[in-house]
Amino acid sequence: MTFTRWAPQDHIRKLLNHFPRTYADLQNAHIGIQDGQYLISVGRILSSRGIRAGSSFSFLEVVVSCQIADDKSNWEHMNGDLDAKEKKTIYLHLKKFFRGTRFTSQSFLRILQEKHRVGDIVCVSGKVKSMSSEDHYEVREYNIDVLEDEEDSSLCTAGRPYPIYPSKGGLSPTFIRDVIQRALQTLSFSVDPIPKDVTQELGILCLHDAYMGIHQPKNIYEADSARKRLIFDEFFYLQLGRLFQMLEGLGTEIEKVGLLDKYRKPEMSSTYVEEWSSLTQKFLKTLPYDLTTSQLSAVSEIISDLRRPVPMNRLLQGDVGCGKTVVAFLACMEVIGSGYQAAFMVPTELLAIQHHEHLLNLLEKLDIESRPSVALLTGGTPSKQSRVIREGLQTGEISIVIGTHSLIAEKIEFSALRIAVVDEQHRFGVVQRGRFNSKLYYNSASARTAAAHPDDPSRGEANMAPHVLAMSATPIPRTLALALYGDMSMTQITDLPPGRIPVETHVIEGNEQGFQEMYKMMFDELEAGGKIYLVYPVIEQSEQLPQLRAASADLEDISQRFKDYNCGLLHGKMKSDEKDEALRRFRSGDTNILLSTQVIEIGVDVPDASMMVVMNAERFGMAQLHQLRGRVGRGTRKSRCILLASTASSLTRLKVLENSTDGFHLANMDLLLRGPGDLLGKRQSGHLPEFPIARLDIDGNILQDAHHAVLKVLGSSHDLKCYPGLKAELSMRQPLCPLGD
Ligand SMILES: Nc1ncnc2c1ncn2[C@@H]1O[C@H](COP(=O)(O)OP(=O)(O)OP(=O)(O)O)[C@@H](O)[C@H]1O
Repeated sequence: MTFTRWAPQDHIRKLLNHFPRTYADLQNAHIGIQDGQYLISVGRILSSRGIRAGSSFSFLEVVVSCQIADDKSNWEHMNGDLDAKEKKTIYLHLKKFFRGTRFTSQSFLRILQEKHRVGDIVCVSGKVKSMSSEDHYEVREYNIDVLEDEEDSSLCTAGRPYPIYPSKGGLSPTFIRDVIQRALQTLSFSVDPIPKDVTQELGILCLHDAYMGIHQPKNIYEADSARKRLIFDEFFYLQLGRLFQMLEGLGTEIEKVGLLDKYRKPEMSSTYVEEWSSLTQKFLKTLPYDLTTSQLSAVSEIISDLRRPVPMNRLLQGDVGCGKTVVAFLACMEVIGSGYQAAFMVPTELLAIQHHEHLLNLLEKLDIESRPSVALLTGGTPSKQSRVIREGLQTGEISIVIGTHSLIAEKIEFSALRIAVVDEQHRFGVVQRGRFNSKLYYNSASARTAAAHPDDPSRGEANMAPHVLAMSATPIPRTLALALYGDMSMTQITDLPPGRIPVETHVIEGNEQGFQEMYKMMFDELEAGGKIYLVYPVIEQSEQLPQLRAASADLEDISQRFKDYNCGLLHGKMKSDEKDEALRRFRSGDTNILLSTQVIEIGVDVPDASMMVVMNAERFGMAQLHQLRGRVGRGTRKSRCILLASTASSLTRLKVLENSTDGFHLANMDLLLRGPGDLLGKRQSGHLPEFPIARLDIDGNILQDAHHAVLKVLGSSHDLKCYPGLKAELSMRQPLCPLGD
């Protein structure tokens, strides 16, 4: 790739790529401010005092009065209709503490208080805590920006988002804002390297408008459209760079066209049931239900991969409760049927135990000779037993092992591992899966033999790295696989087993009346023979957060209230056999009410559990609540989920769950309702390429658009000769992160 000299516009763009951290537009300032809430508000400094509070202790207190909208919902704020709102004044006490005698001198305190001028209009943000007087809030870790002129403040109060920048290299946010505003005035309209026909076809902003929209939005929608275009760029250049490099590595035009075709239409292959191994077919027959159409085609697709002499790298994706586990079991049976081993790795011990029992139950119906030997290996497995299991895996006596991270411990060797199923469910990252892959490969005895004799002509399929099947309930767009790993395939389960009734969700305010209503519903459910999960945010009551209900603390109260029924407790701090026992009793019906923490969030499957109550539901994310709710409604019984909100102000967000069971939609709503504070600068969780602003879980459509645009551009010019601007842009951009780990 050639490197062009940077034109001044490139310098400007570098500056403009310093995006606002958030916007102040009084968006989240409304009645019902809660302790711990992050508030952004514009106001006037009323006082600034440096106070000596002891011989070696002082503090600065700046009081800011802010007018906030009163008694209106977030949605109305989003429409920017501020005039229609009642206003009220709140007082923010910004406090900074200093310890040490040198901080108590009068001169120091004077300098401190003079840093803030009474009467200045400022934008303040930080977490608030209510004080004893009404409408007064303390803010300890805060950001304060002086708004330069009246125009600024009128912009804010007129509902126009005011960009707040993260400071950089010692430059203050206000200074950065000034420089950026000036840079915008010199930004050329022809700054966009992406061809106009592409942006027009996709209906996205041109780069000039995107920069204007992100730095100087007229309203929050404009900021959002700008954000979308900038996310598009992140995905577009990532994919363009990757595909461009791959094309450059190919010799002929035919090969290049072939590669692009592969990216246009991912290969779909399948097998007929009759072609499956006899073990797989027998296992299929023992299932107490018929597979759904999606499950069947998923198994067929996976088995086709397993037949190929190259390691599979496939993601099995499907919403909560769609029946991914049995698909993975069938894939394991297929390799076992051909004399190999399978490893099934899950994120929690509880889930490992559950899958192990589930598999044993299913296998019981197989004739003894065909029944593969199954082992369970977790951190809680006694050392003597785990030694026996390790030996069994090494000799090949054990065909399938189900376990937690313990499965990739150094000490474990497999005799002929052929498939690793990784039930990632948020917990394991996409790239980590690659690590499991190589770890499992090198922990396999055959792989080491192969590595020791790289020229051995007999090495081949037998020494191949194991196939990897990852499972996830997180909605991931298909093109993500292509964007991140050219070789990753994806199978989606799109339907639910027959007879499922959507879970009825009720959001209730957790006041006295709400609790009485909830207890009544619980009684009715128990009377009708149902089983109930009570989910708590914490195990023990905490002094810092006394408003949170705690599972252990509530056990006695609930047991008293529901004397005719049995209550159980389940949380992460219990020993593994205690957890196992608690879940077993709930499953068998010995326990009717299970008080639990979010340990049950991932994968727990008690098909006849028919009701869930989530305490302090606002403490959980939307996607998490969707997962939790997925623990009920897994059978044919009508189920209910009650979300108890601690305050009236959190009802709006939770109500979204009343009307939707769609994982994608909920992830999107989560973002919208959390407001613009989270729109930008949201980092991915470490192991994925760093997209400065994109969120892979919700920006799938943009990823898809970027994918089409890349194919369009490279399809018309394999070497980008027709798009010199794009080629220059590509060479300028640093790769976001080495792909494929
Ligand atoms: N085709 C089917 N017909 C009826 N029941 C099914 C079918 N497939 C699976 N099930 C049952 O549905 C329930 C949910 O299946 P499973 O635990 O595999 O879901 P999952 O996709 O792993 O969900 P989660 O993401 O919540 O872990 C289980 O009780 C399973 O036995």
